[in-house]
Amino acid sequence: MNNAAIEVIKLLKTYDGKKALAGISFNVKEGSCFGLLGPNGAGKSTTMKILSGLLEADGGSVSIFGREIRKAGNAIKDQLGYVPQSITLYEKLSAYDNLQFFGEMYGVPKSELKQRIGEVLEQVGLADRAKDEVTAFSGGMKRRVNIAAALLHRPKLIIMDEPTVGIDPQSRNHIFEMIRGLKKAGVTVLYSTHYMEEVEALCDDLAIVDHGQVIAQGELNEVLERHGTQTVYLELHNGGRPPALAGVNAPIQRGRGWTIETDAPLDVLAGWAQACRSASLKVSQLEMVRPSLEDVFLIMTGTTLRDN
Ligand SMILES: Nc1ncnc2c1ncn2[C@@H]1O[C@H](COP(=O)(O)OP(=O)(O)OP(=O)(O)O)[C@@H](O)[C@H]1O
Repeated sequence: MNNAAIEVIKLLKTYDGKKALAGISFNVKEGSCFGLLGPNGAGKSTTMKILSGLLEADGGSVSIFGREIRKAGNAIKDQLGYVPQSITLYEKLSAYDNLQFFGEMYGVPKSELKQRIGEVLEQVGLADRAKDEVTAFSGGMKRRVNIAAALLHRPKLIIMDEPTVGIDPQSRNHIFEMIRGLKKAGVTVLYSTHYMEEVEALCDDLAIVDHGQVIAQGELNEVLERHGTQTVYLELHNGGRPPALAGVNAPIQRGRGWTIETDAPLDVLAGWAQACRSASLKVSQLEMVRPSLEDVFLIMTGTTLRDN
């Protein structure tokens, strides 16, 4: 399970003299869900298009299942499903007929196609809408048909470019469930998003991309530990200022409570508990707070993910 499904080395791409990719490198383990997290314009789509063979890189290399994509050609394309950011469906055709068209395009044998369409519609939660024209579908349902199209030929790797942008929560949940199902079946998923909660909910590993470069990567908790700051949060019943602790950072007010940034959160937690008990202060909340990817992004770039 731990072989590399994707190996990206120092990928470069320039559009009209403007650098979109400035040496992106990352590895994706087979059977894992890998998140490419970054703000708009970071280079996620460009990377995914190069991996899918739709765009040629100016430099660097990409290997998928151990084969350099420029040399492997169609042998790799058969193992790969790509879900673009923009929805590409025939509005006047039913979901079933759209999938029939895509299935033929992907070369799914005619004898299997009907059954396969039924299976992928089931996978994306639209089996009961097979005969309905796509024009009547919500944005989220259209997106799910697009995902179904990319699954028809049973790819071992699926590349999804921001599949949840602008869709309803129900479709988002269906997509999440579907991804979890794919992972269980051993399919590798590369998933791009600018929502850190999605990476936290779905991905085993991630790379944070900014200005065409990977600025942090690894397993989620590892990235949070390596680049994020641990904090301890304390809120007193009377909303007052908590006792100061010797040898640690001064508390900073956050909403109704106070936080201390520290490398030794358990010591601060114990110290605050002891100090409050000694001073007979009533505690409403006292806890360690895990750093978030938002914090990591802020520390690494000086800007927030959401401002973009
Ligand atoms: N076809 C193109 N022609 C010129 N510039 C482009 C083209 N496609 C992308 N770019 C530029 O390349 C950079 C990276 O864009 P890319 O779409 O890969 O980023 P992204 O992280 O996927 O962002 P988004 O979330 O907005 O899709 C941006 O500065 C973008 O404006």
